[in-house]
Amino acid sequence: MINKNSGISRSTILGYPRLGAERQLKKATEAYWAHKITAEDLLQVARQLRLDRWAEQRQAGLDELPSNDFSLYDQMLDAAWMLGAIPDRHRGHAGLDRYFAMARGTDEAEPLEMTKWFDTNYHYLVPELGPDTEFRLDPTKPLAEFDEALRAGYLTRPVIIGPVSFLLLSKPAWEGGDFQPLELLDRLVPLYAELLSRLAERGVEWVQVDEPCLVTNQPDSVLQQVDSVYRLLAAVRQRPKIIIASYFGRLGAALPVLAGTPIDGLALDLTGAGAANLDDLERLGGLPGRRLIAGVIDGRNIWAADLPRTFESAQRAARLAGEVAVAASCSLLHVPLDVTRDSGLAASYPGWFSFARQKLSEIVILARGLNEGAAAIAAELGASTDARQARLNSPLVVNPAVRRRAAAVGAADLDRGSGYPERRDEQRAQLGLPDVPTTTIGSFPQTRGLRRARAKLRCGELSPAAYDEVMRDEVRSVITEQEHLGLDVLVHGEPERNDMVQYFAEQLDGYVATEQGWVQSYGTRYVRPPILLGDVSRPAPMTVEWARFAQSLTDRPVKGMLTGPVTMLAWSFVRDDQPPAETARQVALALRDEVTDLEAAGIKIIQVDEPALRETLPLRAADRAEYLRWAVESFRLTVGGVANRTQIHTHMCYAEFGDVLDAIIAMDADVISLEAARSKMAIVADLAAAGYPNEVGPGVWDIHSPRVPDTDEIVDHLRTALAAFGDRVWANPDCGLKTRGYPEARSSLANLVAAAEQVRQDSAG
Ligand SMILES: Nc1nc2c(c(=O)[nH]1)N[C@@H](CNc1ccc(C(=O)N[C@@H](CCC(=O)N[C@@H](CCC(=O)N[C@@H](CCC(=O)O)C(=O)O)C(=O)O)C(=O)O)cc1)CN2
Ligand code: MET
Ligand SMILES: [Zn+2]
Repeated sequence: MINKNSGISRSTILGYPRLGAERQLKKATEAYWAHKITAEDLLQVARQLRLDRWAEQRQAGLDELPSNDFSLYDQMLDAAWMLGAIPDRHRGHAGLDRYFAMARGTDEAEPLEMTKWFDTNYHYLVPELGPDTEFRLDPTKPLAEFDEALRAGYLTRPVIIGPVSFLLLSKPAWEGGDFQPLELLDRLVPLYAELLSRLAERGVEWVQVDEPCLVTNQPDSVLQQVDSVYRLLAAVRQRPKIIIASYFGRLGAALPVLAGTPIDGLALDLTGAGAANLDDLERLGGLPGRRLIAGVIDGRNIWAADLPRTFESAQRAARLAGEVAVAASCSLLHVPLDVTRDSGLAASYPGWFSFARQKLSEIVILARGLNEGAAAIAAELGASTDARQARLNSPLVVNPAVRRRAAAVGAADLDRGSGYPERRDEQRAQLGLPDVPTTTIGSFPQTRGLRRARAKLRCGELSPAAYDEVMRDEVRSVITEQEHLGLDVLVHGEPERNDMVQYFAEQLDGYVATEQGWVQSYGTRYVRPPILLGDVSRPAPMTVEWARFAQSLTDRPVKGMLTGPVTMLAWSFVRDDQPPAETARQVALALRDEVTDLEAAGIKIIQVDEPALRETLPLRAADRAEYLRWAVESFRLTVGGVANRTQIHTHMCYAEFGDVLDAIIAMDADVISLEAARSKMAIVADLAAAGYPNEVGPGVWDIHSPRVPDTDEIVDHLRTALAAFGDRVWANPDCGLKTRGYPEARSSLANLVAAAEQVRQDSAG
């Protein structure tokens, strides 16, 4: 081999969950917002959490610990703060209040926009930059966290988002014409140079500069900028050693560029598609004399590692660099903290899962193997193989009946038989709706009372019958509310659902849900992604009784409400032993039975939500067609069994739809509702230009904010939609109302109904 691995191998991670085993950070932050605790109380909880995290990592045997991977809300917000990218509208506040104003907005000032972090279910705050942005370095946070760790006895590696990714992930906030944040690179680099010096002064030995954008396709011009930036930063006289961290896939053309700069090391994702990074690096001749952080443990999923296989990758990595550190493929932010906190999981599935804490142990074992030889970890390697074999052969994993059914799916199953025009006539006849029908996206406010009732059910304080009665009362009140408001197509309000994915996972075979497996989705909002572990089937109907009950209360149509197969996968941990397309087909078949049962129960409209369709679009363009093929197929399979007269809706939110318009058309839902208000109805023109042939409900206000839209503004939005889509327009908000309170939900819906009436008169007059 070209390089002899001289150094000893180390163990490390790129980042760790920050929420705390008891969700301390959520509780303290929300208590601070509610003025129940002081800023100092909140900061004390945060300080303790950071100390606990370092202690935990060191106790697990990790050699090198990251710092500045903690955040009170979001790491991109922290970066904007550190660089002084504060919008004028937030400058009225100072300190923590300014920080949270940027995160959540105030009565006077909108927050920063929130968007998906790559293809994960984490959301970051988007820095706003213009040609007049004046960056100002405020390195307080990384320096203070480094000092804090040092005082506790840990020499840490601060984590900083890199300048190129910072700019690429920001959005232009300028009315004056064409402007791309990347144009500010020259202005930004001196601040990073200054930051490096300041870190070195404090005694930082290594800094981790994250450049995740480099795993997505970047034009040569950007790669050239990467080259010159890191040559400049490497030339800073007094600086720590620099690791450039990439994650979420293969660097491709960016790898030789980074390796060609005089930086001191690279972190590479060596799992999944990232495994190719190792071949690419080998072809380049490795990183002689430099450091490689080898991301061999999957940081995105929860399966216990196949240790013999990952050990092989680690050994290959070690041969390619001057020194290697074993790590996970990305920050452990995206997995829950500790599998042993769910007593059922560890007992029922021994050795199957590895959450963040368990991954630390895997990393440490592999590093020990590199240092002491395979024999030193032979027991662990053997146990890993045994546990994996036991899992793959478990009757919980393979269900022959499900496989037979999935294999028998044919083209006819994906096809409703008639095209949209015929379906539309039959639906109009059955439904008798007015023009511009009004509806909502499904959920009504998830009140404290509903969550409490569920908590009481869990601990036995409420019987299942009493719990059901609380939910039925809520459905009654949601139906009455909607009739009162004068909405045309009603919903039952989803009060019985803890989450739109978890609720279904809890009822499907082949899925396991967790009680404590929280993962941050944004700010203080967390999810518990369920685990797809075996072939999926539906032992019994899941939503039919709720839908039937709601429909029994009203003469107006009530929409049945399901979460679609793509979203069921996107917001879960997926199997590592079969392609996602296969799992999606199984989920689709289970949902197809639910759709059929809803139709048989007299439900005339069924909505199958696919909010995650765009987010799991592969980061690399070359992989997209195959993904979209199975995504569309699984949606069509879910709804393909219903009669023409049954109206199928779908719903999407949180994304730029431009890349997936053809797929949206191919899904062939009778009606689609989507996010539109935040992007000022731009989607309407895009859909019209793409020739979208079916009915559309562009969301006419942003439900993520408590702001109540007035009637005129909704009328304007509806007129825009009517101009493009004529009699194929629906009136609805842009997502469910679950995070809203009743007062603002009620007022907004009243204005929606008034606006729809007004535009109906336009066409009548
Ligand atoms: N899976 C998923 N991903 C998604 C979304 C989504 O809806 N689901 N929406 C997008 C944005 N993400 C979001 C993610 C989370 C929440 C959210 O509201 N999360 C809740 C938890 C929801 C939940 O699981 N609720 C459970 C448990 C609630 C709880 O914490 N109960 C208390 C007790 C109740 C009390 O006394 O208040 C406890 O366990 O301690 C329930 O209702 O049963 C939170 O963090 O607070 C909203 C949006 C994108 N990704
Ligand atoms: C994130 S999409 C949400 C759709 C769901 N039906 C709801 O209204 O909450
Ligand atoms: Zn939505």
